[in-house]
Amino acid sequence: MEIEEERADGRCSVEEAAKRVEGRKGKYGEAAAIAAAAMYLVWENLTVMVPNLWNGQSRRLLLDGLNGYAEPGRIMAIMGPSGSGKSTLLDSLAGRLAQNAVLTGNILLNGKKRRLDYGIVAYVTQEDTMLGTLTVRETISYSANLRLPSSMTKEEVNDIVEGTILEMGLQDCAERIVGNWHLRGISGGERKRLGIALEILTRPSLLFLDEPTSGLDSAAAFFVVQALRSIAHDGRTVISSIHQPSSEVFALFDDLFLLSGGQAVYFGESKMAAQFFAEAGFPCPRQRNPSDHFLRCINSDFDAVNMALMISQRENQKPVDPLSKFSTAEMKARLVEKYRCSEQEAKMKTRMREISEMEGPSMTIKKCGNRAKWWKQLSTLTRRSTVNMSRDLGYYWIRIIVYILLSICVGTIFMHVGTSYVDIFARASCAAFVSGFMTFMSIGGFPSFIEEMKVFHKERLNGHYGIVVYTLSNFLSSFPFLALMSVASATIVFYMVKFETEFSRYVYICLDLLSSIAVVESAMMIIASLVPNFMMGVIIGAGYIGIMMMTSGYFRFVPDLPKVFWRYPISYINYGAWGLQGAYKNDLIGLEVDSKIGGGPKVKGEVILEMLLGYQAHHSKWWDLAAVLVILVTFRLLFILILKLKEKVSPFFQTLYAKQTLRRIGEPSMATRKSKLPQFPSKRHHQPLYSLSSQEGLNSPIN
Ligand SMILES: Nc1ncnc2c1ncn2[C@@H]1O[C@H](COP(=O)(O)OP(=O)(O)OP(=O)(O)O)[C@@H](O)[C@H]1O
Repeated sequence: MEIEEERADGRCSVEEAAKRVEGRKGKYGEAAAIAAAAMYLVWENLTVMVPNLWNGQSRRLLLDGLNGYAEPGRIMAIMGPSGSGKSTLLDSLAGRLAQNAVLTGNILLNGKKRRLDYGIVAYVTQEDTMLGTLTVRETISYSANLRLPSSMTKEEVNDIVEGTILEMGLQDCAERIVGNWHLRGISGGERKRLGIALEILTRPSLLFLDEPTSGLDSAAAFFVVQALRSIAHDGRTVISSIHQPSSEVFALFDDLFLLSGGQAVYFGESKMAAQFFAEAGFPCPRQRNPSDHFLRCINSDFDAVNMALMISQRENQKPVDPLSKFSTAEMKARLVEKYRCSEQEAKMKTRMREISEMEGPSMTIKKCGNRAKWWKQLSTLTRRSTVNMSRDLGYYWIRIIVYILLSICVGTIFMHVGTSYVDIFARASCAAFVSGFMTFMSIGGFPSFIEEMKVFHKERLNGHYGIVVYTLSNFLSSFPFLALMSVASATIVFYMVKFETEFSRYVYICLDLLSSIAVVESAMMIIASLVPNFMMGVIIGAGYIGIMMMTSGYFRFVPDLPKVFWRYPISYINYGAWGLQGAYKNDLIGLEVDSKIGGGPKVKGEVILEMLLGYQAHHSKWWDLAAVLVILVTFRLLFILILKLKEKVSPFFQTLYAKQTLRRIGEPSMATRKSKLPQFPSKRHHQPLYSLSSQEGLNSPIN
């Protein structure tokens, strides 16, 4: 607040204002820290288009040559009719544009090109993705522990959590669960406020919000925007798209970016917008909310409404709306033209140039995502995930119950299986069922896992924690549940079927089942990281497990598998083949079986293993178990690698795609960009974040 007051007289930089505040206070405290993390964002000639899928030669312009800037200490509203490109503008600025969109133009953060995802900015999206089983307070508290500096005491963290709950007006629902597809939780408005609370917890230097007030009543909307305004006035940069704000809410915004059909209609101080509209010939009627008036002038849907009204009205009825004598297209064209020659545009260009020329320590960029140590994040994430898994019935509990019931079925069907000649087949079938089909059920937890992955993606994009920490925490939190289901199943089967009753064999069955289930879980994680929705994941996962079962050695002995592909490499990278081999060895080695029906001389289990099941007993069952563990570790590493590659490589492919698209359909027409663009000084560090189409990477964050 002090910094903003200091800047109120003139437009000095946040750094200068902080120094003055510091000078008055005699210490370099919080004000200076805020100033050091100040974020100035400039976008120049920003154009986004999507090629037409069905006709490769045409394209659709979503944003058309936009210029603007955002600076610390101010809150900006991006307004426009539905579909005008508000979210696209925010996504472009935050580096989160969809894969099929092509971006050209420059985006500079503190005068430099910079990748804005993964922790540089905080972004509250329209979808609020959260773990439905946690309460509001738990959600905020876990998030605080994940991101606030490890040096903070528990009390300090609690104070921040409680302060944020109060700030977003969530105290009444703090103990209620968030809710998901099967648990009714807090209301949509409360979810929205919770989503904002999670991002403002750490007081990010650059905060984007996509329609934070949608679904809120007017008092809650005012409350939320007031909180955002005070965050901005503490020296942060806040940009928010907003739909139809009330006049009180609109008055809280310092700047306004008005969009229509992807074109800028107005950019400047929000309090000057009414004057701009009046000068363009569209004064705001006395009793009308200014923001409603602005949107009324540029929303082409009103043309259709007016037309319908004219048709339905009788001759003698005059339209009540004074603007109805103009078509929206006329009004928009006049406003766009007026803006291009306006004082506001001239001011904007001057300020853009000033910001681009600014230098000093305040222009260094600091990550806002997380400042907690990795081990604190690991323990917090593990605790959060464990709580979620234990409360979500569908994650593990239902599976554990089904595993137990199924084990009882297996136990009763193969009850007290003997060691006669025919029982060999029963023993083999029982082992194959346990290590094959029982692992198949791991697919059941896929929907819950997908929900958790969505939360991970959101938090990862905002830089809350790293991929390795997430993978480890998932393993640690799921381990007790996997162990419980494996031990319960193995115990029931082992003692009901009465395999050899040595304890070491029992331990082996437990470990074999546990490691096989853990491998399937890891495979499902990999599939979840590659496919966009859970239905596809379930289908691909079922296909994968089916192939693994087929080549595990029960339906066709491993030595009989066709050498090319199925034997090498599939059976070698198949956890089921190693698991089943280990299970057979565990059962048969040391066992003596009748050689024919009704008795006969005994045959050693090793002979049966070799002659009947096609396995050589030249390596121990523990090596088979080790092979399953190696596959498990490999899968977890592969999961990490895929996520890392997706983060690092996808911008490269997006650049390539953008280049090819532009080559095919050409650059967006310059005819629409009559305005003179500000000329940035040709300094080395004033490289664009996204370079112009004709040069290099489009929509490709550099660095
Ligand atoms: N990746 C994309 N591919 C194709 N079209 C897109 C893509 N992203 C956005 N659009 C289109 O661009 C237009 C602007 O979308 P955007 O979501 O930015 O609008 P908006 O102003 O935020 O709308 P609302 O207020 O309804 O959220 C829409 O017509 C949308 O269908």
